[in-house]
Amino acid sequence: MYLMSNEELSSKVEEALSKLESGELSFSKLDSFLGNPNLAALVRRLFLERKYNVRLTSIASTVIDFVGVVGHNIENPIGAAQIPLGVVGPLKVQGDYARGEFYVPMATTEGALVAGVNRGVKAVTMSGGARSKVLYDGMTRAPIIWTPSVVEAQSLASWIKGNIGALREEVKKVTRHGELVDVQTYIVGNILWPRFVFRTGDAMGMNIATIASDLLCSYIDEHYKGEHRCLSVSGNLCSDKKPSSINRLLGRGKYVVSEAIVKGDVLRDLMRTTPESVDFINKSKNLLGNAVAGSPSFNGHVANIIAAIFIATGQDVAQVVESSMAYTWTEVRGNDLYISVTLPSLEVGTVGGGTWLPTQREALELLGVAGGGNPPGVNALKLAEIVAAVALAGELNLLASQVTGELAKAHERLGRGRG
Ligand SMILES: CC(C)(COP(=O)([O-])OP(=O)([O-])OC[C@H]1O[C@@H](n2cnc3c(N)ncnc32)[C@H](O)[C@@H]1OP(=O)([O-])[O-])[C@@H](O)C(=O)NCCC(=O)NCCSC(=O)C[C@@](C)(O)CC(=O)[O-]
Ligand SMILES: NC(=O)C1=CN([C@@H]2O[C@H](COP(=O)(O)OP(=O)(O)OC[C@H]3O[C@@H](n4cnc5c(N)ncnc54)[C@H](OP(=O)(O)O)[C@@H]3O)[C@@H](O)[C@H]2O)C=CC1
Repeated sequence: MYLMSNEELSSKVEEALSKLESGELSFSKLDSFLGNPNLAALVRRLFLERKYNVRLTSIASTVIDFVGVVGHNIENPIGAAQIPLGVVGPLKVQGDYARGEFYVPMATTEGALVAGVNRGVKAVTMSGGARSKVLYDGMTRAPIIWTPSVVEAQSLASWIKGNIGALREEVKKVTRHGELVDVQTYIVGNILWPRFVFRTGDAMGMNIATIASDLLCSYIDEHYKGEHRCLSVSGNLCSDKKPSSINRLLGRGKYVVSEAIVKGDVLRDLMRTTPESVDFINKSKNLLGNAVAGSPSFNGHVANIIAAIFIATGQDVAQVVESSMAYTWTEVRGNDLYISVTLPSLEVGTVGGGTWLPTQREALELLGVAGGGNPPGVNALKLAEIVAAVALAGELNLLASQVTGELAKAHERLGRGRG
């Protein structure tokens, strides 16, 4: 490999800068112009620093090597955004895949959040731990197909269902871990959505599902003789990055439940409350309050836990929208409290996406789930069980802190901004 001298390097940088300034070169062409994505990031930064008279030294400071990241995770990079990373634990989880005690990384800027979840974690672990179970596993993509009439739409829907074996074989051409497991068909007037459901191993699976669905659209075009037109590989019945009833009812990603019996004396000694008070605030706030507000998500702050773990572990953060839809349920059981959190659409992976970036990979290693599992899929299932257990701890703690009126005080002490 030819290495440039310092003089050659600085003259190349100056040339790139002047071409950017004259408009001869755009940001997107810098990687190929300079032949090195790290140098391209530096030049973009220098250009912006000069243009706006700002210093971007914090943005510049990163452990990410953009060689390898450009083309997979980011375009036009100038550096990295850093978020403080905390940890909650030990959290005892008894799942089908996650078994033992875990310290769970959470990246957030909300002071008091980690403290609160940590107290919930302590209460759950002191009570014997949380049990988690994944009830369903399937990533979906639903193309939208035009046909001339409801008769044609129904005929195509039946053809797709009748040919699922051939469609399964087709998917194998583009992925080793992606597997077509089901197709749910929906018709409105003359329009058809086949909602393809895939198992995607340890990957969250959106690229796998999209690439496979694109191929399936081509297969349908080639083999189905009735009049039809595939309008888009995504027809929004998937449903990705939007709140939706379909994901809540049918599931998307992992449909996972975590539950615990929290001991009455733990609630009293650690959180200064009772099972009855927590149960009542849950039903009035999380069920009635959300119903009155018209919220489709019946919990207190599951999004806090999902967002923080997603950032820490390299998940697709926009999927917090559906991944944080959750039901928090409580019952008084004798002297204790039963609590469960159900997440019908938790989209997580341990390979692909941002999971291989250096800090995110370390966070996954901390949980013992980095990379592909043996057999494939078990790491992602284990991660889902852990995330659900943390969501449970967060819900328990938030309810307790609101019963005792501590929420505002805690945020005043730990979470006020510095202006
Ligand atoms: C802050 C606490 C926990 C204090 O509560 P406390 O009982 O005074 O805590 P403590 O000092 O007695 O410590 C008890 C345990 O809490 C944890 N803990 C305690 N402090 C820390 C800390 N600094 N760092 C790490 N962990 C901490 C830790 O587990 C500790 O055990 P130890 O480590 O000593 O064995 C409590 O007041 C609390 O939970 N407040 C609520 C905070 C919270 O959960 N906020 C979430 C944000 S809610 C939101 O954004 C959504 C919302 C609210 O708008 C949704 C809605 O509409 O409802
Ligand atoms: N395309 C879209 O419409 C959307 C894309 N995204 C983005 O998609 C990305 C995530 O897509 P996703 O499909 O999860 O990841 P990737 O696109 O990174 O695909 C995962 C890759 O890992 C390989 N692999 C190796 N070992 C395993 C294993 N054990 N389990 C599963 N796969 C394995 C797969 O090979 P093989 O396929 O041969 O099995 C595949 O090449 C994120 O960056 C996200 O932001 C998000 C929303 C929409």
